[in-house]
Amino acid sequence: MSRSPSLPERPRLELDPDMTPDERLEALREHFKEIVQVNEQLTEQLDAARDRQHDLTDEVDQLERENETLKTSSLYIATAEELTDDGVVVKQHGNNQEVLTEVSPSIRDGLEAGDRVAINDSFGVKQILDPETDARAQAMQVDGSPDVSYSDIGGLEEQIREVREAVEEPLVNAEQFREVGIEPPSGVLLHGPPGTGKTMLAKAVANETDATFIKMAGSELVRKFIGEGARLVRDLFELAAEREPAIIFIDEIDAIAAKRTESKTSGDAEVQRTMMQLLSEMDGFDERGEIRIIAATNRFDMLDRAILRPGRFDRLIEVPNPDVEGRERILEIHTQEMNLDDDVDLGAFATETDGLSGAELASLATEAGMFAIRDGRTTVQQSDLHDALEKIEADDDASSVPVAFA
Ligand SMILES: Nc1ncnc2c1ncn2[C@@H]1O[C@H](COP(=O)(O)OP(=O)(O)OP(=O)(O)O)[C@@H](O)[C@H]1O
Repeated sequence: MSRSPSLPERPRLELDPDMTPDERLEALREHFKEIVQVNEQLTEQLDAARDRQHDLTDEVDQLERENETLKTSSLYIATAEELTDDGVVVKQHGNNQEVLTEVSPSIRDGLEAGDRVAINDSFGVKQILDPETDARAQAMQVDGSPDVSYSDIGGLEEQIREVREAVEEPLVNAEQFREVGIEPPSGVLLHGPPGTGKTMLAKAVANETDATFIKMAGSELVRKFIGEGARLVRDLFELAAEREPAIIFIDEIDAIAAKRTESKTSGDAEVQRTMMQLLSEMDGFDERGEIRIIAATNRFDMLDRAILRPGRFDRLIEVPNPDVEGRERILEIHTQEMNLDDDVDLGAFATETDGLSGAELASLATEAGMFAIRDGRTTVQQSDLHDALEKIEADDDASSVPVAFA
């Protein structure tokens, strides 16, 4: 802020008693001139002060208006991509729009490329968001002791055996692997249709090995945390190191590790950076101690083969929809707390549920319970299971109707 100019010195009139009347008159004239001059200076200063007061009042009005807008309007989330002499390049989350925008000096001082910021309708940067903690908490789901065990998983005996061998053994018997002189698999990739128990498998290993379960969804990295994917992947491995033993579970890995497409949009480059970070974290994995990575995908066909190279996701485990025995076991698991009528034959019913996933069988059991309640009963009958199956198949058909006709 500019300092106010100092006041002019007050003119002094010095009259000598020995002065002649003419000399006195001259001195008085001089004094009068000085007073007029000082008066002019003071008037100028007063005008300047009034102008300044005007400016300040305008500034206060503007700040009040800004404050009001800040309080009332929603702000959008963006990432500051680059600071330039003219302002800052921000990329809005959700639509990936990049703009060069101005930023007030007070915000600019604390801003660094890569920060998440809040922007208004005209892309003005209004706030810097606390980066790490905020995004970390949103992007990762951390569970110190997941409550899924192998016995909660139906029909995946072979897959459980493979996961135990590839993930659990190296964690609990690291010494044995060293003595034999072999490297355990770095990462395990579970692939198969949705709702078949891939997440359950990963949680069960974490439970069995008393490891922290840390989940990150590839699709969210790409949709919600634009510009931050690579950093979050680094954070993910850092967090795992802080919390080891740990199981890192990357769901929907196809979102960050899909085959390269022809288009070269900035979104692709961003996804590419995220994947490169993941690969480099995995390549430096040997020294990381008690951390294992499990990834899952429903779109195995889309994966970039680079992530399947030795030392990366080099153990592939297919998790298919359950066969008839698997479906019976899953139905048993999900009805074990339910009050089933003696007429219920889960084995016979399982033969009618070909093609259903574990998740669909789990919701079928709940639906059957709902039919019993609607009918005023406290026991579930075979007919409730049939009604539930019809409902689930009808829901399925409805959701596969093309959008334009739905
Ligand atoms: N094999 C199974 N045994 C028992 N329950 C199962 C099984 N598979 C799925 N479920 C039920 O479905 C729910 C969802 O399963 P889960 O999240 O493990 O599937 P997923 O394969 O990871 O699915 P997505 O690919 O959609 O992420 C589970 O919480 C469980 O209730």
